[in-house]
Amino acid sequence: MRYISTRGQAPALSFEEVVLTGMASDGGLYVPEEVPQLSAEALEAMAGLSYAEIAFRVMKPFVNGEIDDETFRGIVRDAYATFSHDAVVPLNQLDANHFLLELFHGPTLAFKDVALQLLGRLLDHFLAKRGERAVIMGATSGDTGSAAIEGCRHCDNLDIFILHPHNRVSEVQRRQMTSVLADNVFNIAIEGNFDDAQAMVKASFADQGFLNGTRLVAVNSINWARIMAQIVSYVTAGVALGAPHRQVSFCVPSANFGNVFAGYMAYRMGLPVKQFIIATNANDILHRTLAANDFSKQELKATLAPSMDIVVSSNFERLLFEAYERDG
Ligand SMILES: N[C@@H](CCOP(=O)(O)O)C(=O)O
Repeated sequence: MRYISTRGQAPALSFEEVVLTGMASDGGLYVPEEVPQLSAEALEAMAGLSYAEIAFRVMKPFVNGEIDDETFRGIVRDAYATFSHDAVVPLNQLDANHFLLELFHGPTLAFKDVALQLLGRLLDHFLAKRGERAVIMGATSGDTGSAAIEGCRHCDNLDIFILHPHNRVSEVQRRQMTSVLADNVFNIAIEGNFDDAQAMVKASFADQGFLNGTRLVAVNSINWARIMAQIVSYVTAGVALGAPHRQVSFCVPSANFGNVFAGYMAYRMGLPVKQFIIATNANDILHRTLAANDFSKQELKATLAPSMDIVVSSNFERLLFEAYERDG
């Protein structure tokens, strides 16, 4: 399995290379060359398995043998042992046909822990193997930053720099990020909003001269491994609710479009999904795009949910790539 850019001008990468990068050199985002398939039998066989075992089975084709099975199982097991609930992402039944997928049992209580507890460990594994050290960069309106720092603070082979908009993250998440006493963790409060922070991270990828050759890696959902790990939650929920024999609809709050895109990938892999409902707040670029083809930038509105406050949803490019039959 190779990974290709949504813009068609960057070299195809292996899984290891795609984890150890961020944006493609042509400004695009990496996606797998083919979408691995989960057969009805494979989904049936997942009933009753632990989250870690389902995660191993769902992600194995993406890893493509680049980590041996025993080591990868261990990495996955360690990542999800940090969650306070045995089911990792339990379903809470609200009504006859209405369930809440609880994604808040990780160390920072943000759903980002699902992917970032794994990504930190994958990065450390590959960097140790190469004998390299890397700079990890991320932009956050609060949740990604806290979860990325928690996922990377114990890693021996990386330094992590998180940019957050000054005075525009929740107080809890500001403290989660800035009170970590680890020599490899650096918080930078910028003047501006999340999109300004994200633009700075993307600009750093476009011009890496200032790094003197040190590798730069992204922890935002522009990194494919973030999407890959989030696919697992959808498959786990779908199987618990009767897949492959029953279709499920998912309603997902979405800002950068990474989480719901992971759901779409689960669907493309074979999970029977009836519908995705995307929830936004006043920063509604996704609603405007899907309802009226309007992907224009509008002034960011600060709301009570800063994690949802975004001007442009980066991962929408991955969906466009699929919608246009993968024509980069
Ligand atoms: N709310 C997020 C937005 C960035 O999302 P990501 O999924 O691309 O990391 C944040 O923490 O800023």
